[in-house]
Amino acid sequence: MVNTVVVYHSGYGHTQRMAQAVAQGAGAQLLAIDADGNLPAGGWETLAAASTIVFGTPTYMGGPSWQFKRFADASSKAWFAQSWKDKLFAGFTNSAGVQGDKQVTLDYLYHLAMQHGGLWVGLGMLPSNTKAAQRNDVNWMGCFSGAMAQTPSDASVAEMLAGDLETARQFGERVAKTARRLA
Ligand SMILES: Cc1cc2nc3c(=O)[nH]c(=O)nc-3n(C[C@H](O)[C@H](O)[C@H](O)COP(=O)(O)O)c2cc1C
Repeated sequence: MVNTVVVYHSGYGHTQRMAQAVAQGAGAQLLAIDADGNLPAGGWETLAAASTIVFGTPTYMGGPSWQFKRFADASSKAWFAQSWKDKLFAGFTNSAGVQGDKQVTLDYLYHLAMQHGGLWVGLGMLPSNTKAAQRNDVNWMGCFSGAMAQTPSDASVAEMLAGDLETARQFGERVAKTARRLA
């Protein structure tokens, strides 16, 4: 059975909006890591039961937030038992800079999935990189390994760019489609 969970941290709500778009596309359950880096009650059991786990975190100081990293370190309990082995994984991040070192964060999420013996789903979209490209095109960021959003540092959650949110939604659809093919 396909059972997808988007587990994410968001300090100020922007990555949460992205998580919601991914979850909408995937038909997934959202699981928020709190400000102390903890999951809600039953969170670990929810992840254990999932066939697919999508990781989401803002990029802070060139990597995942410490709250996400605390969650990742706590997942070593599942790692010891290899209880997440062969699950499907994917990842997304959001930051203020157009580049902003977001790839470092996605690479970290990929390596976390690999440590757990998982299978990784990339973005699977061509980049919008011609002269005719518009900022609100899907995959304007030109990423391949996961979904990226760029939110100007003074933009509210409501001002997040529609193209990035649509990229996240379509990414969720791809993850769910891949999960169904594997199931
Ligand atoms: C502590 C901190 C570190 C940050 N580091 C980066 C960074 O390395 N690169 C970048 O482009 N933006 C950086 N930002 C900007 C955030 O990634 C951006 O504001 C993002 O939208 C925050 O997402 P959130 O609302 O889900 O927390 C940083 C913000 C904070 C608070």
